[in-house]
Amino acid sequence: MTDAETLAERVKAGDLRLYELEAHADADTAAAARRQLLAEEVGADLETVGDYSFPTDRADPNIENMIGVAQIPMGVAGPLPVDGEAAGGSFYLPLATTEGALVASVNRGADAIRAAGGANATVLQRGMTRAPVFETSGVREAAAVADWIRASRDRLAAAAEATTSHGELREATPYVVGDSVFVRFVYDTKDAMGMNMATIATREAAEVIEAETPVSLVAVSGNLCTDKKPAGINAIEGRGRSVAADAVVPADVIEDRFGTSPDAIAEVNTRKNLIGSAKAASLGFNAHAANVVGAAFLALGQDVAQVVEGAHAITSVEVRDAGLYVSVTLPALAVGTVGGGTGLPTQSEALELLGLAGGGDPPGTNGDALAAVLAAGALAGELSLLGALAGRHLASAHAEHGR
Ligand SMILES: CC(C)(COP(=O)([O-])OP(=O)([O-])OC[C@H]1O[C@@H](n2cnc3c(N)ncnc32)[C@H](O)[C@@H]1OP(=O)([O-])[O-])[C@@H](O)C(=O)NCCC(=O)NCCSC(=O)C[C@@](C)(O)CC(=O)[O-]
Ligand SMILES: NC(=O)C1=CN([C@@H]2O[C@H](COP(=O)(O)OP(=O)(O)OC[C@H]3O[C@@H](n4cnc5c(N)ncnc54)[C@H](OP(=O)(O)O)[C@@H]3O)[C@@H](O)[C@H]2O)C=CC1
Repeated sequence: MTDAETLAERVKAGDLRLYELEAHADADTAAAARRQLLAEEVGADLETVGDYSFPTDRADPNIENMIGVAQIPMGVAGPLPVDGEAAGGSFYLPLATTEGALVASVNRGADAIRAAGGANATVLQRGMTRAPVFETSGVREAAAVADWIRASRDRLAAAAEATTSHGELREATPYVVGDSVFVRFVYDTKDAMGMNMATIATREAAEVIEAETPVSLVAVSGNLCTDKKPAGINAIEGRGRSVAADAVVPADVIEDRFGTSPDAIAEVNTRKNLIGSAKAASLGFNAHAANVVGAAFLALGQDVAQVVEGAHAITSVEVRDAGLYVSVTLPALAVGTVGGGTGLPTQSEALELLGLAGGGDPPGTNGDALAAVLAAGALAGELSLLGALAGRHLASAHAEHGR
């Protein structure tokens, strides 16, 4: 084993690549060597980046060229009472963010939801997607291959499911565009977000398609999945978990907590979230679902790039006799309680805070519960921001809390 200084020297001399250091030293020394090298080369002080509390090799599956950690402040909003098949109870929602006023806002929304007797939350469907693209000789061959795929679902499922003890193929839907055939594979990935699982399973199914038909695979991901890009197909068909939450908040609670009326909030929702979003051709008809999804994803070890599809949410509001009805529906929330970043130390502690670390019994139930809690959190965020806009205190709130 080599010390950090020697490793840094060997990289400088061109004897080792920056990413090869773990083969010559433990993970801690390798990270220290990279910091030393960077400090010398660019003069950056990385002392805080290198000051963290968990064994460096815990992050092995999650990062390459590790130099340390990015620390993001984490707060909690709650307790947030949630009632649903997947999640029942009162939750403190961990949120990691650098946006002042965000946690206060979700906390205020949770407070109003508590006063209203809680939120309902329900998981509408589970289905992580991967859509390879194949090349054919032309439209007639493409149409014939699409027919073959429709007729061969069981063979494709057998190939795909041979790669996983948890994943189950739900659908394999072909789409033809000119001489390209896309197949949107949809899997129940249980408690895993499932993108690695779905990709590995799809590669096997794609090999069957290539072996049995004249097509050739161009790419295992053909963007009809659609992962980490804004896409109507996710907003309409769903991806990961499709989940919805709602609550009816009495008028006196609206007035007390937000200093405004149900009518004023309903008008903001119509003109902002519906008309404004339509005019902007937005895929998100909500105020800031991405704020809660993003901050919760960071805290809980989710893949933050999937905040893109997590933001495809619709918020609806209606004034009823009992008070203000508010709902938020997130069609494409990619969440998991195993795999990915969920096993990292702070992330698994944050999942423990929700009582949702690891696999559920039966598998899939923890992932569903996480989706339900996040939907209720998004509801709290929507309610509070709509209240701030209707009560005209958004700017003053951020002047006070956010800078
Ligand atoms: C900031 C507040 C909450 C003040 O809210 P307030 O009503 O002025 O203050 P308050 O002192 O009366 O507190 C009310 C409640 O807020 C919570 N609260 C209050 N302070 C704290 C705190 N320090 N820490 C934790 N919780 C706090 C707490 O629940 C408290 O109840 P209490 O417990 O006192 O009975 C409110 O003005 C607010 O929510 N404003 C909206 C801010 C917001 O939602 N920002 C989101 C980010 S904006 C953005 O990123 C997206 C955007 C806006 O661009 C999207 C778009 O286009 O719309
Ligand atoms: N490959 C890609 O194209 C992409 C990858 N990613 C990354 O993929 C990672 C997430 O992939 P993901 O597949 O979720 O995670 P992992 O690759 O970490 O795999 C999780 C594995 O956990 C096992 N497992 C154990 N218990 C359970 C349970 N209760 N429910 C479900 N699975 C269980 C499964 O094994 P088994 O299958 O053997 O049953 C599953 O495959 C993230 O790091 C993300 O950033 C993101 C986007 C694209």
